[in-house]
Amino acid sequence: MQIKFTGYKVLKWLDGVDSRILLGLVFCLECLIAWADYLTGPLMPFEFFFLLPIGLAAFFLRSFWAYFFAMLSALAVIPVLSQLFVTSFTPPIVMEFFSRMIVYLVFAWLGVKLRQLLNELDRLASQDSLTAAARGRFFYEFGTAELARSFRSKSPLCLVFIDLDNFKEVNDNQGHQLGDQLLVAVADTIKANLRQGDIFGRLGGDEFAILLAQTSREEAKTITRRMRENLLAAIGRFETRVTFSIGVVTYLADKPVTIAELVALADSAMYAVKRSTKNAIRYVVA
Ligand SMILES: Nc1nc2c(ncn2[C@@H]2O[C@H](COP(=O)(O)OP(=O)(O)OP(=O)(O)O)[C@@H](O)[C@H]2O)c(=O)[nH]1
Repeated sequence: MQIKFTGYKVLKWLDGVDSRILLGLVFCLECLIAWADYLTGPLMPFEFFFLLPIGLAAFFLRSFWAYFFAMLSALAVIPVLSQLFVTSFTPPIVMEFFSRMIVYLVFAWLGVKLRQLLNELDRLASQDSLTAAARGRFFYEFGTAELARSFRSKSPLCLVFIDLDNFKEVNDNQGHQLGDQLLVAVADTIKANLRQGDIFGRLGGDEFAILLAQTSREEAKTITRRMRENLLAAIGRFETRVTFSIGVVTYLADKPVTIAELVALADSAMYAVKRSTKNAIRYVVA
């Protein structure tokens, strides 16, 4: 368990390293292995070491680089084996080059596929199966990273908390399945209103949260008003009494806060609406 956790942390850490720096490091590693291979001569087997830069490229760089390093690793065999022959293009060297090339390319392809599979598993684990919004824990995780970015760059952000009004009636009167369809329509409408960098999560049965990245209070007002209108229009066909109570907190990036504190503030703003009229938006500042 401990090993798995550490491995996951290393993976996440490497994912966060700038891809140009990582590319440079992988290239240096490749050169180092090729150089050591050349110096130690053809009798010292080095082929397994080349799997390291190929694997790193497949996992943490674009797939192009995995195939690039696979080719480079195969080419590295030529100067090493040339030490045994008068010319570089003798049949044994050409054969060795092609067989290594095939093995390395297959390894690169497997690495790329494995990474895609892990990304897909990550996506499935982080998403709510009904609405495809981020699950609560992941919303907090993604939100924490965005909050840190906001504090560093001193750019404000807003957190929106949306709770459906009278949703229980839909389940009770029209059935759970229709309730599900309504939740999907709500989530799809929210997603259609998101911009690059915004984070959308489902925090409870009929509770959704949106982190509007790099957004001022005034911008949040425009976005949430439009979103509420779109939401009401989207659920019109269900003929229910469902409306939306919405709380919005603006973080001015002037002091450190946690995502849980912002959610709590937006939640209580939403509850203030819920206790009074429902179907409205309340704005507060953190
Ligand atoms: N169809 C469906 N219903 C769900 C799901 N998750 C939670 N619910 C229901 O959502 C309802 C939420 O209850 P409340 O928020 O207390 O009910 P409400 O009628 O919206 O009440 P107010 O928020 O006070 O207006 C409950 O009936 C839950 O059973 C789900 O995934 N699908």
